[in-house]
Amino acid sequence: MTTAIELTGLTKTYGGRRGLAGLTLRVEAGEVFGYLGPNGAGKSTTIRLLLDLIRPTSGTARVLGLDPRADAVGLHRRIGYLAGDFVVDGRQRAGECLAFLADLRGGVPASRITGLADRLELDLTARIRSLSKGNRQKVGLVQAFMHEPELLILDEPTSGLDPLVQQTFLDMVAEAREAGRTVFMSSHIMSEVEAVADRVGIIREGRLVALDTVANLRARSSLQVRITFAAPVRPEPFAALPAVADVTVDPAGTTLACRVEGSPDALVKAAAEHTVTGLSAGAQDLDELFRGFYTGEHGSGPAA
Ligand SMILES: Nc1ncnc2c1ncn2[C@@H]1O[C@H](COP(=O)(O)OP(=O)(O)OP(=O)(O)O)[C@@H](O)[C@H]1O
Repeated sequence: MTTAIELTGLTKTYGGRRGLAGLTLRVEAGEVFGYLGPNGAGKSTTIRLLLDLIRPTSGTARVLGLDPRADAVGLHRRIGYLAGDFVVDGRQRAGECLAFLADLRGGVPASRITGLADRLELDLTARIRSLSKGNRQKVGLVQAFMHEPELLILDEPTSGLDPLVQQTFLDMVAEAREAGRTVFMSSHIMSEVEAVADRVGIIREGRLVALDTVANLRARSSLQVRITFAAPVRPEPFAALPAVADVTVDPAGTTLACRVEGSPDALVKAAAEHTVTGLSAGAQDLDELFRGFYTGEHGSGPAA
C-alpha cells in the first residue's frame, strides 16, 4: 500500500501562538482517516498545511508522494477539498457555481454534478445566498466529490447537515473508499466518523494524543457494571481486583457499581462468592471515551 499523506514533525506557530506542534502521521492510500479534536486543537491548521494554503514553521508534509509547496497546482487537481469555512460567490446559482468550479478542474460530466445534487437534495437553481448553512455545505460537498479525486480532504464535512443528509454523505465516503480513494476528514464528534473511518487520530493542543483503528479504540473502552447482591458486600475486596476501578456501593450495601477495563473474569469470580440477584453491564460510549482524550484524562501520548 502506498502512502497518501505523510507528515513529519509538522509544526506551525502563529506569531507566538501554537497552531500545531510536531505532528508525525501517515495516512495510507485507500483508507478513510478520521481526524478528531476539540475546537482550536489544530485540525484546520493541519488541513491548510496539506493544501499549501499556509506554510509550516518546521517539519514536512508529503501528499500523494509530492511536496505541497512545490507541486500545489498539480496536487489540487488530484484532491477534492472542502474548507471548514467554504465560501463562494453568493450571487451565483448553485449549478452555475459548480459548473464554473468543474471547468477550473478541466471539466466534469454534468450528469455527475446533477447526480450528486439529487442524492444530497440540493436545488441547483437556487442562488447561493438564499441557501441555508446546510444547503451551502452540500454545494461544498458536491464540488469536493464531483471530479472523483484520488484524495478527499474534508474539514468538518458534516457541519450543518441534518441526520439524513449526514447518512448520504457517509455513504458517499464509503463508496469513495470502495473505489480505492483516500479520505481524510476532520470532525469534533467521534460518532460522526466512527461508522466510516478505518483509523482515527485525535489531536489536542496541537499534538496527537491517540492514533488507532476504530475497532481497537472500541476494545479499549471500558465496561460499566452494576451488580445487586442478596446481602450487603464490602467494596474493598472488589476495588483490589485487577481491571476493576471506580467501585462504589449504595448505602444499603447491596448494589455495587464499577468500571472494568479489560477482562471481567476476576470481578465475575469475586461476585460469585455472594448471592447475585441482579447484573447489568454496558460498554462505555465511544464519545465518552473521546471526551477523556479531549480533556487529557487519557494521557498525552499517542497510543501504541
Ligand atoms: N490565522 C491564525 N492566526 C492566529 N492563530 C491562529 C490562526 N489560525 C489558527 N490559529 C490558532 O491555532 C490553533 C489551532 O487552530 P485550528 O483552527 O487549526 O483548530 P481546529 O482544530 O481546526 O479548531 P475548530 O474545530 O475550532 O475549527 C488555535 O489556537 C487557533 O486560535
